[in-house]
Amino acid sequence: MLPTGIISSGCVSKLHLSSEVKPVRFGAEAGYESGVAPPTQATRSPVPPLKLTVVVAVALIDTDNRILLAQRPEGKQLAGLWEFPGGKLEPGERPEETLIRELREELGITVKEPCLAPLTFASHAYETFHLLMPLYICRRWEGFVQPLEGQALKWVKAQELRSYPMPPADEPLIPFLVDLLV
Ligand SMILES: Nc1nc2c([nH]c(=O)n2[C@@H]2O[C@H](COP(=O)(O)OP(=O)(O)OP(=O)(O)O)[C@@H](O)[C@H]2O)c(=O)[nH]1
Repeated sequence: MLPTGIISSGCVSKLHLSSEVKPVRFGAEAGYESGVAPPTQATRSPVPPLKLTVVVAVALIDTDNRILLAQRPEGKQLAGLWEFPGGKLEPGERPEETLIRELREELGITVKEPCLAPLTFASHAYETFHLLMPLYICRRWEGFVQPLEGQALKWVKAQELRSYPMPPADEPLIPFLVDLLV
């Protein structure tokens, strides 16, 4: 659980951490930098690894402590399931930039980076890709939430999340929100 001070103060600048944090690299480069040897023929798995897809998601929380869920539209993979707003990390983007962009495109709201606090993440093997999905929380934004992509939206209490069918990757995230909000 996040310290209450962080939640109740709303938006916390993370800039004071920046001097200690090195840029994160994804992919092969990351291993070489940390001194980990690349896999050899002997250590490499015989099954080719699934492509890693990073999707950044957020639990938007309103003043009644309800969380926003969006329903995946017809015609998409996992259509009809309820998920957290967000989307795929594009090349060159930081996760926070992805979320800010997706929230503007999908919901028409403006979120400032210090208002995004990391909560937990999902790591789930789908059939064709491995999903790595950081989940942020956000209590403060500008504008009104609108379904700009025709998606159904619902504000849901944490203890009611299980009544909404969600993608399998999302189920392990629910207890973190219940701990935080109930
Ligand atoms: N935004 C979001 N995506 C999720 C969640 N859980 C989960 O498994 N995903 C999966 O993450 C993947 C990427 O999300 P996306 O929003 O960019 O996907 P999409 O199908 O619209 O992609 P597209 O832009 O290629 O059409 C999808 O396969 C989606 O099912 C979640 O809570 N939020």
